[in-house]
Amino acid sequence: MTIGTLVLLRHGESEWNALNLFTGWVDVHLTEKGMGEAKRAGELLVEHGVTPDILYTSLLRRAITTAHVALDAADRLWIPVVRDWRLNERHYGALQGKNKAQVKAEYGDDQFMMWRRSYDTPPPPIESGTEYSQDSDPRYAHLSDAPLTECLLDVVKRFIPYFEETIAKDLKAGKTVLVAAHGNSLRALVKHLDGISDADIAQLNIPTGIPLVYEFDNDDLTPRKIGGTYLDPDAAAAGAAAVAAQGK
Ligand SMILES: O=C(O)[C@@H](CO)OP(=O)(O)O
Repeated sequence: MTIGTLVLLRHGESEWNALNLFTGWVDVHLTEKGMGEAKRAGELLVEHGVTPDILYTSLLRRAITTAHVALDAADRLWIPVVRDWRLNERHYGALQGKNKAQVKAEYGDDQFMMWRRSYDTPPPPIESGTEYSQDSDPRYAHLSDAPLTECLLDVVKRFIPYFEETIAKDLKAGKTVLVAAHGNSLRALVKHLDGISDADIAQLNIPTGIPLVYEFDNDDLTPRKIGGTYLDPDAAAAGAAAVAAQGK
């Protein structure tokens, strides 16, 4: 049996990435640069002969648009699409809309890193009815217990069971699956695939707009290469370093 290929794609640069703001579930647009990254991602898929059979996205326009532009560039816009909130970015609680450098200056490096990269400490919850809360957002109306903040562990708990039920089954059926999502939802998935410890995952940052390809030998979905393969490794290394440096 041939196991399929998994392609992870973090959205291109968003308006709030450019402004250095905590974003989470706030539904911001891509910048022109982000649109260009998305197009380049599609071109990289073509150059490397990667042809997605199905797309999974979050419910957020920065991931949806990135996938749309990339698949258009790859002439694969017609493939089936599944959208689910469980691929969403980590809900950033009361930090949503706040500037990363200002939060770091106000609360100090340790608290900033704890909120940003600790595995199991969420930021304070967002208050209902405030500007960047999602309590009246129709796309989450069906959730009885929508999060008001999340740590990475919360993302693992919502995303990995969903991955096992859906994306993993498509991979075991031999499909090439494109997952268009977010820095922290993809960190949760990479942690699971690569078996990264709760402590070490703090060091992993995912760059915007560069396809990361995982291949598997067996249907236990152990990666053939730990860490997968970025289709533009130099740009990926520079992009990941830039994410790590946010707030400086
Ligand atoms: O603001 C966010 O939602 C995320 C991704 O952009 O930021 P960070 O990398 O700080 O977790």
